[in-house]
Amino acid sequence: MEIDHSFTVLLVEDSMSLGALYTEYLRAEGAKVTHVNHGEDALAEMERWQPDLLVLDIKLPDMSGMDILQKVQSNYTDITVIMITAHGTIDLAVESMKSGAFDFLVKPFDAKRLSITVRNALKQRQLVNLVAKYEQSLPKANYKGFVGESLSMQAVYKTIDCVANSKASVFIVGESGTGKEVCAHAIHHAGNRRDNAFVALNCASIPKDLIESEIFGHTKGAFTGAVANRDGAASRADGGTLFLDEICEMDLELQSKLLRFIQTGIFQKVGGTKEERVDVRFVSATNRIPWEEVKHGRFREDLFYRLHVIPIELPPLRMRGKDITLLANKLLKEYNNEEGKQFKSLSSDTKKILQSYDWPGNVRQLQNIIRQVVVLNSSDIVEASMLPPQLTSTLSRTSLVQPLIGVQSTAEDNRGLTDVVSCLSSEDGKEDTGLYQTEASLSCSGEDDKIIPLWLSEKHTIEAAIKQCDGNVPKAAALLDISASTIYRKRQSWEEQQKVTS
Ligand SMILES: Nc1ncnc2c1ncn2[C@@H]1O[C@H](COP(=O)(O)OP(=O)(O)OP(=O)(O)O)[C@@H](O)[C@H]1O
Repeated sequence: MEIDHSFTVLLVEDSMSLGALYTEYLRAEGAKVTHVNHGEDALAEMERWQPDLLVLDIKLPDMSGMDILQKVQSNYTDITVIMITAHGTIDLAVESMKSGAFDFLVKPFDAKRLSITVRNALKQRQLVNLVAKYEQSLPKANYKGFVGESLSMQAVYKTIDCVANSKASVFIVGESGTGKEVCAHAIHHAGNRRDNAFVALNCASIPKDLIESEIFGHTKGAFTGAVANRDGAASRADGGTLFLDEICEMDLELQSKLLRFIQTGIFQKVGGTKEERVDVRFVSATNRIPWEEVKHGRFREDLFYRLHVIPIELPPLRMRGKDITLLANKLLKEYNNEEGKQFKSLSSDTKKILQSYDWPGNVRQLQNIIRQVVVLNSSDIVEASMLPPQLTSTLSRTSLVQPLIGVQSTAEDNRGLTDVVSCLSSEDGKEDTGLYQTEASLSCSGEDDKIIPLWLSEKHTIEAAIKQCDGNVPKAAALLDISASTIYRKRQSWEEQQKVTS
């Protein structure tokens, strides 16, 4: 391997004569050398620039070389350190190597000895850089909360890396459960705003009349219940990131106020008169097709263009190939530990089924299924027979079967939902576990021979679940393994369907 002959050295040696001698040796090797004779001076130099090599005497007039080594190890990990020691301090030099120094030179040493050590250090640096470069070019299987090495996910990671330090607004689209929130977090944590707040606001789950105050805050007495001044998400996200999840669910009137805020960075609290200015980076997400929402007048076009500067599309899980088994294995390990089970792997049949299923609920649905398998079974291999019927039946591949149990469900919830699905069937004719609603159960109301439209049967299922959850839509959504906004959207389309059919 060719040694790079233009390298920089910071030499810390208190003896002026030895310093001059070593400088000469190092220059002969092609180094650009800066010589200082105090520890404080060395630290000041490194605040301004970082040398490739630090050649450091262990004994200095103002501090120990070991203290400097420690600082370099925690603050300047790219600098390679060579210690200089006298005979009496060899033990200390050995200790320094344990603390991360590359090598040590025992005084007195000649030009040849220094040359060998410096060349070795440079070779090692080159190798480390080469490995880092190679690693960067490899597909990443884990990236800031994401698991997945498919090409489509690599493209997502690359975009996140590129946009992280910019202030440009990012618009994330993708089906429910594809990881839009993970993506928003990744953008924040990969960028230079990471030390400030990441504030997430779900525009679908906050009641319409509260959302303005949630974003902008309110003053005392602004409305009934506003007992004190309160900062909103905009103030809390100052210097950081404001994540507007389910942005297409936002009320049109509020959309125009948001537009003004995005354009100027200025807003007023609800009930307030004072203008406040903040520096916020916007990341928005939706599982709708935003342009369709614009076309139908539900999402302001001007707001769309403000927010949709850098689009990121999260691919559905079914399009991510081997990522499905990668994720399933990772989840199996995690839930295994949490539940104290002994599962070690997935059988090859299980892998095939997981790979070929549609995953309408994407990663969230995969999480639920693996959790169920782990909770309900005890073995070392996940066999295909342990998978819920929706994955193994042909009918289910058309997504007619909706899981009715979610990870967050409690025993209480399950009892209620079992009532909803009181006539369950299973493919093999054995008694059903009561956890899933199959297509057959949709005709439980004594209409066995009557085929009803799919949207209507779906409506019945969703409405029954909401009823069982005492009208709590987010809770019903969690148990149905869909997002609350999906329910709101479906309600809108049922109204339209009913208008058409009445
Ligand atoms: N690639 C991934 N690797 C690991 N975990 C993931 C991945 N994608 C999503 N998840 C996990 O799946 C769950 C759902 O992800 P997330 O909430 O980000 O999805 P979403 O697209 O925002 O869903 P929704 O539209 O319903 O709000 C979370 O627990 C998240 O941690």
